[in-house]
Amino acid sequence: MRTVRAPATSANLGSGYDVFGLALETPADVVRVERAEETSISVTGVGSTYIPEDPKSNTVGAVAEALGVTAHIHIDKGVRPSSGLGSSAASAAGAALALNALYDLGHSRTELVSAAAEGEALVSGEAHADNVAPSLLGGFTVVTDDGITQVDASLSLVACLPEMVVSTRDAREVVPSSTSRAAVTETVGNAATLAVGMTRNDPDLVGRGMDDPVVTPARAALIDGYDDVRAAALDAGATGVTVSGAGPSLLAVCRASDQRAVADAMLETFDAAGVESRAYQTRIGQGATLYD
Ligand SMILES: Nc1ncnc2c1ncn2[C@@H]1O[C@H](COP(=O)(O)OP(=O)(O)O)[C@@H](O)[C@H]1O
Ligand SMILES: N[C@@H](CCOP(=O)(O)O)C(=O)O
Repeated sequence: MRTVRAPATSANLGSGYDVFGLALETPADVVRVERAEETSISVTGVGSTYIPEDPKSNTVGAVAEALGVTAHIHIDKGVRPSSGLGSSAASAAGAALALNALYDLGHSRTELVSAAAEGEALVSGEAHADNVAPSLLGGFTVVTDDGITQVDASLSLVACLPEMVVSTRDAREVVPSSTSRAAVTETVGNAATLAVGMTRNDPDLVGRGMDDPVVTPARAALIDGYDDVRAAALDAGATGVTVSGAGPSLLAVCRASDQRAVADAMLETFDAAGVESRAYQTRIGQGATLYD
């Protein structure tokens, strides 16, 4: 038996659609695997009633198949599904690392990213790896067709999750399929600024680089109260705020001294819009941990 704690993640960070991602210290899924002749799945924890236990529909089933192994896989969900916090990816990353250890497959964490991304293909239609990469590797990650670059960045964050559901598959449908030259220039400039900021652990540079004129406005329209919550977080000291992944969570970058005020401002503003929410006061964290 092997057990892995796999963290939630926040993908895109505004300017890095399907490319940027970071691991959160909290929350996380815990995935336990045991050898079995056929793959079976059980799920407990946050939102577990909405998660299929059929291996053909659960991200961990796709991961086991991609790795060519069978197992009983138990998932204890800490990351609510359809949250924009890489819930489906946390289970997939955890299963990949746990199965690799259980069967002594000898893959590196980087090699496991593509197997874990098969879980994302199952639920969102595309094997985007911008959640599974940071869940496996930790820190800030840049995923391209040519490989993965990882930075052990350190920043304070608030991830605010409203009581609403946005499916990643649906939110991918609203992303514009073409854009202007000016928008490309702006996005490239912001993405480069953000990446430099990550190498310097600089919340101002990272925050400045989180704006994007194309993907985020289309997704923000799916989140009740988005503009007001973002404005309140910025007023309270956040250096940047954007949609986390495909939403509905919002991710704010801030200084540690402002974290509490930013979290309170986001919660109060969602509340004023009639939306219940919870805020994780967290940091960029490490990748999945193998316990036994
Ligand atoms: N192990 C899993 N954990 C979470 N969601 C899963 C899992 N396996 C399948 N799903 C399905 O994936 C969808 C949630 O994934 P997604 O829309 O990408 O949201 P998130 O941003 O939380 O990852 C839900 O329909 C859920 O039932
Ligand atoms: N790049 C993906 C990220 C989806 O993240 P999730 O946490 O919402 O699953 C996208 O933007 O579609």
